[in-house]
Amino acid sequence: MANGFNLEQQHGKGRVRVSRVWRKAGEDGSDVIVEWSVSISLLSDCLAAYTEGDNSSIVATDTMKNTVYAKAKECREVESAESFGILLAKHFTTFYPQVTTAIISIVEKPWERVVVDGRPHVHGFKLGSEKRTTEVTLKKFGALRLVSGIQGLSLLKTTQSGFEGFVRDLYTLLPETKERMLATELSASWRFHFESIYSVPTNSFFFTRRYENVKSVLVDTFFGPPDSGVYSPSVQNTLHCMAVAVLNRFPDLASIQLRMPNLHFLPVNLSSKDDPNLVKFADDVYLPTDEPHGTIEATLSRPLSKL
Ligand SMILES: O=c1[nH]c(=O)c2[nH]c(=O)[nH]c2[nH]1
Repeated sequence: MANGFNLEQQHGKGRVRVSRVWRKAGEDGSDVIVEWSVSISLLSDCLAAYTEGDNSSIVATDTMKNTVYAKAKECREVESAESFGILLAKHFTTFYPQVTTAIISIVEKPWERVVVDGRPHVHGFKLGSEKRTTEVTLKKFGALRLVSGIQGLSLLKTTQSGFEGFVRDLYTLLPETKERMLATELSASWRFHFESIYSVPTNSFFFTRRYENVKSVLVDTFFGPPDSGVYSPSVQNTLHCMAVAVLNRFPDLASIQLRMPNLHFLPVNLSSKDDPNLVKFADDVYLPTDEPHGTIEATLSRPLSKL
């Protein structure tokens, strides 16, 4: 209670950019690099800072930023975004008596090893597209919420998509179709069922392998078999199939959230005074758009009793 009001507060540092290189730590003695944007938020007992101007309990956000670099330096072994987030959260919740919860979010840039003359390069990387993410929420005595994810995975198929049977009313102009393009920029986040810091796998490759495997299940389910694909009656149904496939494959995931904007490819038809069929659409020429776009998102969770 402060002045008769309830006050909820947290403070932290956003988007601390850090890159860590581990020399000769990869397979065949190659260098390993990560580039992270780390955001920290601490829930701490520092009410007097807000109500009295008394800063004596404040962990300075500048100190939080410096901690990111100091802990990156201390990591002798290659760390995943998840294991680094946990390590930072552990530090903040154990080192400072007044800190009750630490929330660490990390977005990793997709530096990928280049292949030259058919062989992986020992120190050469190029930037890929989709980003890997994690959010660690750790309470003082080890209660953990761990979410990993992917952002900005662009997927497109040229056929095997339609949209029919939807509500028709005064304002409905969209024709029904069995044949359209389907394009999206997928964001997904999946929550692990580990509920304590003591039950998290210590092998940091666990999270990297899991990221790759979840990504494969999402992509494979979106497209279907390579020769024939799979028909999508709506973004909603495809999204649901993808989420079900991930939870069925990985029993240690409690839930998955998917966002799939529907990036419309509009049929192009042009007519002129002389030629009403100047350009007549035949599933060939499209106007790609991203504004406006459909926004379709859902979270699929396991019933608690099944965990
Ligand atoms: O797959 C789709 N889901 C929708 O909800 C929708 N709405 C729309 O106009 N087109 C589509 N496509």
